[in-house]
Amino acid sequence: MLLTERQATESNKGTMLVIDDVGKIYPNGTIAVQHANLNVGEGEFLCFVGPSGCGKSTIFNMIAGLTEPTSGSLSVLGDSPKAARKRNEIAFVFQEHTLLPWSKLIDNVTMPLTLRGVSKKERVAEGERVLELVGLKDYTKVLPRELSGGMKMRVSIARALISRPKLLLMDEPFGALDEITRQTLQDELLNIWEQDKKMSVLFITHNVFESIFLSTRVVVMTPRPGKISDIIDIPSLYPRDDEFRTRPAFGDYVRRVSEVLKH
Ligand SMILES: Nc1ncnc2c1ncn2[C@@H]1O[C@H](COP(=O)(O)OP(=O)(O)OP(=O)(O)O)[C@@H](O)[C@H]1O
Repeated sequence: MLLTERQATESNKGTMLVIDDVGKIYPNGTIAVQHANLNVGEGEFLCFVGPSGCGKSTIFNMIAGLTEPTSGSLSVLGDSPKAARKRNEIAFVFQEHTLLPWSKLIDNVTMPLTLRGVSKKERVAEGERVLELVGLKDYTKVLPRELSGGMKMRVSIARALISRPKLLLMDEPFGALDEITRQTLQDELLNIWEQDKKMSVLFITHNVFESIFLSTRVVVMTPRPGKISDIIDIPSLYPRDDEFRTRPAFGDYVRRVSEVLKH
């Protein structure tokens, strides 16, 4: 199999995440995840697809150290997920933007730094940096209610990036957006990811097209009990643009992922 330019230069990079035979049974007896195994390198972009209830969010919560596995183990950069989160190496973006409605954008995106007691000068500089990254540098003093859904999502991404995370977890971030806004944000997210050669992104989506457009690998999950049924390489070059969506190879990937999803 051909390596992409990006993947070829990644081969000397370290391991970001190891999921080793992980299972999760909730106290009510629900088997949410069973025998999950996955290694993620620095700088990878993985999309997770699978039907509702197959355990995608449960896996993310374990990676973020928000809930413990009931069997197996996980490590982030060689340490426990909890320790990595405490060092601000892991950041989360959800579908709901969770912005503070009464705070200006600069205050919203710098909130994680405020909570850590970072000086105002540094907060403002970092806030301006991340708002520029998501194309909102002229909106520092605006309130969230003045923004469209797509702009609110950009602010959420900016807030996640402010701590310069090494692992960015995104749980269906674009699920509520219209198709055009969604594609624009996909392009912008890839741009941001390509600027930081070491940040790994894990992204949950129900949209097979989105998973293929974005990722270096697609992780396909099956429900009851939640299992990783296949991991499919998407060895196409970055940067990816609209032309990629119309290539025959793109259609082939869609067919492969869809077939695995059906079984
Ligand atoms: N705290 C909990 N207690 C008990 N069962 C839970 C809990 N959280 C999730 N579950 C169950 O575990 C299974 C996996 O849920 P999870 O939210 O991880 O799936 P998902 O793939 O992220 O679903 P969706 O795509 O709908 O967000 C489901 O059957 C769900 O009902």
